[in-house]
Amino acid sequence: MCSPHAMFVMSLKGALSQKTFSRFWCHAQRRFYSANAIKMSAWQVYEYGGLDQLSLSTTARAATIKHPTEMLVKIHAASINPLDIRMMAGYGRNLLNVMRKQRDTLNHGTEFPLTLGRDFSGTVVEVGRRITRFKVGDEVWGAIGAFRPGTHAEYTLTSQSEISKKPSNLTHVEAASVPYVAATTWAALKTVGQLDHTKVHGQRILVLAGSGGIGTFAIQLAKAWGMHVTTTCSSDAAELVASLGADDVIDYTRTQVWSELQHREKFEYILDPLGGEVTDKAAKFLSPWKNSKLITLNFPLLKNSDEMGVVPGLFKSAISAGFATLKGLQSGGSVRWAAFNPNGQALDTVRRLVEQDKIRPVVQKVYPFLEAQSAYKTVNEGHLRGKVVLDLKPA
Ligand SMILES: NC(=O)C1=CN([C@@H]2O[C@H](COP(=O)(O)OP(=O)(O)OC[C@H]3O[C@@H](n4cnc5c(N)ncnc54)[C@H](OP(=O)(O)O)[C@@H]3O)[C@@H](O)[C@H]2O)C=CC1
Repeated sequence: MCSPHAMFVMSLKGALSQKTFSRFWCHAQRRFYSANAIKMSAWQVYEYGGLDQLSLSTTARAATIKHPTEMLVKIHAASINPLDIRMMAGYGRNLLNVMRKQRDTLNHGTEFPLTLGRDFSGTVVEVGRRITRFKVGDEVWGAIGAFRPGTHAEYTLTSQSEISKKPSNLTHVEAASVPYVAATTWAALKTVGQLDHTKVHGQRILVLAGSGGIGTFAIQLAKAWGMHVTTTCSSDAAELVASLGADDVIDYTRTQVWSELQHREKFEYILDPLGGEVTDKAAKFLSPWKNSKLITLNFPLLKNSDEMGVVPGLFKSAISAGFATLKGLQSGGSVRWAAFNPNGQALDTVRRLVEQDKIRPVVQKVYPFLEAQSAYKTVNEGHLRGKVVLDLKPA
């Protein structure tokens, strides 16, 4: 027996063409969901540009659960990443809009108002029917896909595959500093670099730019796996990276990194957040004959698709990947690209490492949520020592 609601939908479907019905139905659902959505504050941009585009909306609507595998989280803290500043200027818009369209996360056909922010720590407030691993009230941390509305807001929609339980020994502010850099480093070393952490004890890794968000996390992860870590940073960060476990610190402001490296043994792994000519120079220090890998985070796909359109951008990126592979082969290793990818399972492992005190959050500065503009400015100025975090706790 059909419910009156289902009968109404079926008769409407019969009366209208498939296309007209789909349009009507999407519109009706959106109206229904936005009318029922929680009102919240969110930092948003209404057009691409510089930091002055960022404004606080107190009447934004939290995205509502449309799929049974989604859940709604109340955010207590969120970090700011260099990616947020780039996305504010339009980075990745072409490809991300294709993804947003596919997943129906555009607001009435546009990405604006765009909420930035990818990671968070918070409490689950609502769960979809098919959520099995989390319940309302759970304290969680996570980093969400770039197609979703961001986390510099009071609520975010997420899924099981993007989050894990928050480490019990961290505050929300500390926890929020980890998920994005953790998921990116994991994508680089484990997914793309195929590093088997049970077999790398004593192997050598070079972490370039050890003082930033990625570097401070990657040094600790590699040390937790028993690797020998060499890193580069400027003078004032040397003490910090050594305290995180780096065995060998090269001050790039005082010495010539590439001549210094001539005096070291070569590396099984190189993590390169810097890209460009650094990648070419660093690749020469890969250990030959040992299946060694340089993984660069300077992923060209989004930039190419911004400049050329999605299909030519994909094509150009594939050609560049071929050249990178050749350069890697010349050095006796392999050069690969990696990018951030949400990964709740990786966060589960990282949570255990944090709870065992093998990884600690490195937070440079915490800003109250209402001071997000100053926080973005700090990230934009660079020279970060770990992460900048927004605290959403009421003042
Ligand atoms: N593809 C992807 O999905 C992702 C890519 N990335 C890439 O990784 C980069 C780093 O990210 P993140 O760590 O979060 O950024 P941060 O801004 O947190 O850190 C960058 C760090 O690099 C240091 N640095 C700058 N130049 C050099 C140099 N020549 N040698 C050594 N250290 C240097 C800076 O300090 P100082 O200037 O004082 O030396 C700073 O501490 C991003 O800019 C982005 O390009 C990051 C995340 C995801």
